[in-house]
Amino acid sequence: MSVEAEQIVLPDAELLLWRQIDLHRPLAELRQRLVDELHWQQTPIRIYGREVMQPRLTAWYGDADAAYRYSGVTHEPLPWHPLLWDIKALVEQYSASTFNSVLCNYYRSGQDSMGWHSDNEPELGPEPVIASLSFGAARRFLLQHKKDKSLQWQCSLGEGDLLLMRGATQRFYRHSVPKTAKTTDLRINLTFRRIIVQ
Ligand SMILES: O=C(O)CCC(=O)C(=O)O
Ligand SMILES: [Fe+2]
Repeated sequence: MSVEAEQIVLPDAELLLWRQIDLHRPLAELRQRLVDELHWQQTPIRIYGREVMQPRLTAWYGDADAAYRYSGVTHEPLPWHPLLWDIKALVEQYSASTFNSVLCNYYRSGQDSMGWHSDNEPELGPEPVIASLSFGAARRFLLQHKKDKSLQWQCSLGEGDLLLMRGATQRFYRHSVPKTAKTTDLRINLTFRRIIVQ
């Protein structure tokens, strides 16, 4: 916990980035366990009324009352996996925030991706705090302002990197993880969130 966060200076956004955080175990071992032990599925989402498969695998874990609507589908969280519970506790220390759910993404290769979106569902409240932790292949993460498209930021997220998005970031910006021909290796990303329970 001694590493300093890099503060990304961007209008209408609040972003903090820690490189290679200390998770108390070798990152490669954690990555392998996440691959082997989480309940990965390829689920369809609804885009303009049509069902399409997501270009990655996902798994959703959290407190029993933290249900979540996302791209037209309600996700009932699986009960916390002990490994995710332990990682959550460490991520909470870095972020100085608490989370009650995590969306896990499994990019099987550079051909899997995440399209442009904001994590701005009503369940996340007006200023969502999202802590994104990466494992495996480094991938490019892009951020673009919704109104002024010239406001952009990008970084490479590698194994052990933790990106915290908070404040007005989701209101004003979209983000994505584009496909790439540069890697065929897998990547896991965990996005810890707080669902506001009614
Ligand atoms: O994989 C990433 O780095 C981003 C994941 C993401 O944006 C999300 O789960 O909402
Ligand atoms: Fe996101």
